[in-house]
Amino acid sequence: MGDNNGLPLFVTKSAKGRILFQLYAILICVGVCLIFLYRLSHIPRREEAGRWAWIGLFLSELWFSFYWFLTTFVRLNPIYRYTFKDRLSLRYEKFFPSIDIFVCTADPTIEPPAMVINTVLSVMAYDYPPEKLSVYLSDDGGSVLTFYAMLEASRFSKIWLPFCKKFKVEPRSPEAYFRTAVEPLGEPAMAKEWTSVKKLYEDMKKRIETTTKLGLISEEIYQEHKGFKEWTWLASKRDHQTILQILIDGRDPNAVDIEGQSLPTLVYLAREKRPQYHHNFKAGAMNALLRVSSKISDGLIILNVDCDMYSNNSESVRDAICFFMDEEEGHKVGFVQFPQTFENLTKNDVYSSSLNVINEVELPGLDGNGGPCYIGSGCFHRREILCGKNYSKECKVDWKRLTKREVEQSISVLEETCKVLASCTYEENTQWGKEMGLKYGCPVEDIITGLAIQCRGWRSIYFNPKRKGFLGVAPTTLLQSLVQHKRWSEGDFQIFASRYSPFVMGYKKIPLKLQFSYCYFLLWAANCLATLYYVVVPSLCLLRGISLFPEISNSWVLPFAFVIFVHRAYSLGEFVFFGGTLQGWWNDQRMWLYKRMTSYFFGFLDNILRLLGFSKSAFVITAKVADDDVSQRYKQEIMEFGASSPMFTILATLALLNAFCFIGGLMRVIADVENLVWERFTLQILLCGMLIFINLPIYQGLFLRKDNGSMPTSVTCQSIMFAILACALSLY
Ligand SMILES: O=c1ccn([C@@H]2O[C@H](COP(=O)(O)OP(=O)(O)O[C@H]3O[C@H](CO)[C@@H](O)[C@H](O)[C@H]3O)[C@@H](O)[C@H]2O)c(=O)[nH]1
Ligand SMILES: [Mn+2]
Repeated sequence: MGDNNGLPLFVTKSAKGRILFQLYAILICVGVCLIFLYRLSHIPRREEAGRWAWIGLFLSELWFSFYWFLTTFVRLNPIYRYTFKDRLSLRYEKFFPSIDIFVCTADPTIEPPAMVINTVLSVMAYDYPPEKLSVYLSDDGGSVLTFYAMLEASRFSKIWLPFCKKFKVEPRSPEAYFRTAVEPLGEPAMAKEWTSVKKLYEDMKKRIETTTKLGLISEEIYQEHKGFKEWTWLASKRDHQTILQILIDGRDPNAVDIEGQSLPTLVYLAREKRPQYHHNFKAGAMNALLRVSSKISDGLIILNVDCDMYSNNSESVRDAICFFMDEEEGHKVGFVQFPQTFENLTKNDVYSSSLNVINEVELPGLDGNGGPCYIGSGCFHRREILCGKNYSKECKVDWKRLTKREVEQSISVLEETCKVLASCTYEENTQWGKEMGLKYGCPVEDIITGLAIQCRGWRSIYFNPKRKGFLGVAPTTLLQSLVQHKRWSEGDFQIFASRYSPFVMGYKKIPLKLQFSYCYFLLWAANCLATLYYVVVPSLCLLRGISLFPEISNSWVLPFAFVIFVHRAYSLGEFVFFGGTLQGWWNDQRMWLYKRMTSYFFGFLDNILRLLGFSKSAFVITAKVADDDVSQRYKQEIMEFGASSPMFTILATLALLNAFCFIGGLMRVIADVENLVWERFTLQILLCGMLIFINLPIYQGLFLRKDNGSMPTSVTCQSIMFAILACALSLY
């Protein structure tokens, strides 16, 4: 059996230690039931103070328990995948499917062209037959600077690709590689080549950065490519014709690198934009790419990456097609999702951007429950499935028989004929954005599209290799991080509250356990109410002298203490087990709280406003660059405020409110120390104290710091006022 026929191309393994987890879950369940029992049997009577506060607290706890149930559900059966690329290569090397890679960018100022082309070069350099690889850049910024950078990249690729193969370069983003690689000293000839390529890269980068800084193209460069003419009439980034330029035509026998090997096709596309037409953000860009690419290379498999997510592993394409080409399971697979990982994380991850727990526990959990969601960047799809095909048993593909449709037209003809496919009017009265391509109208186009694909019967796969497939740029300020989570939680909740909800669209189409698992993400936003309640009301009640928890000497304290302690210990264990630090966990707890108090709250509010017809969802693009002093503080893990935003006002107000309540509450129990009043308030004091402890960076930002990243004065004044007002009202 020379080609191992019959052996699978991937295996699936279950997580270990599931019994322990189940034991933990049962214990928490018992604890929670006891807490409920206490709440129900101790409701203050009608004439007693704090009856409503008590009931509210009980409702919050009910919500937390329900949500905890979802998180537990997600964790019940995590699975892990492993591929066999050697078997794949033996069996199918000559029959590999063609792949189209879509890179999306939208704004040359916050997504610098030099970064974008690094991503483009990294995916051009995949360890895959170049004639089967096509790379498309969608530029929603319609920027001549990005186009210029692409032109530079197309030239540099002729040196970079052979260099990668020769030196087995990893990662294949030149910037990332040269940042860390050490010069090979072995052979002088090799060392010389290495240094010269590095120099060529740096020169190119300098040219791109100078041009970007300048903001325009010199006459000299302008003459170098016909594509620049497109910008002669360009009115603005929101109002222009389609620009389509095939920079490298993979079919052209002359399109070869310096070693004479063929190159992947490289295409630049800025779809048409007109003010009177909605462009539907990334989903619109992806759909335009889907149509245009179908005429140019028509790859069977599509990989999408964000412009900041370079390929960190040159074998990812091979990994992904192991799933699609597997004889037993492959025909069921609709998409293969890689985790989103980031290269710019700091040791203790102040903004909790690593997504480690999501990547290592929750997504494998979803995979075990029926398939991970589509989370955007780093996902491989089969083209026809992305375009709306339903699953049926007959979908088996014979990869060895597939013949590739040859495109005959010349570049100039293709460029002209494809333009209409990216025009504003093309989608009118079609199924694009509904049944075809990525869905419109939702800030998380990825989640909703992936769910629809699963509901059409396709399986999805989560693949998290040791050497990460993609590395991107995580937000570097608190506000960016909160805004990003607002978009996510808002979009997720929008899906939950629509007819695309897993319980409606997924009813009988995806397993019930997957419907519940989806809700874990889709209900992020809904956590805001219970959390805000828990942050505000027990503290105000402490100030006012209303006790909401059992006395410390009462045995009803035990279930509370048990649940809090075991639950947090588990969370800490999980966090540290997957590579986090203790301080990182503490930061994660803080971000957990802040997201719930602001991002989720605004995401929730915006959903209600949208349902009432007052607002439309938007897509705020995350910046991938920051000023020097901001980056400096990020590296030192100092929390960045610096801007005035309602989100900060909420955070600061609640931090101050807790500080005031803590002081007021302490004074109350000290005044009454001989009556043992403190016993009745111990848990509330502890809760309030914890909140103060976790909010320390906010007090620093408000009162102690003098740098540009401290809290703006306007936020400080407002929050002091609001906090005093709230305390006064509660005492009144
Ligand atoms: O009108 C737009 C807006 C955005 N983008 C691109 O979309 C990508 C994602 O935008 P980013 O601001 O980086 O958002 P993130 O929150 O980091 O993105 C995550 O979440 C998005 C959904 O909210 C998914 O689309 C992404 O794939 C996923 O990585 C970037 O490449 C953008 O250039 C466009 O092409 N057109
Ligand atoms: Mn991003």
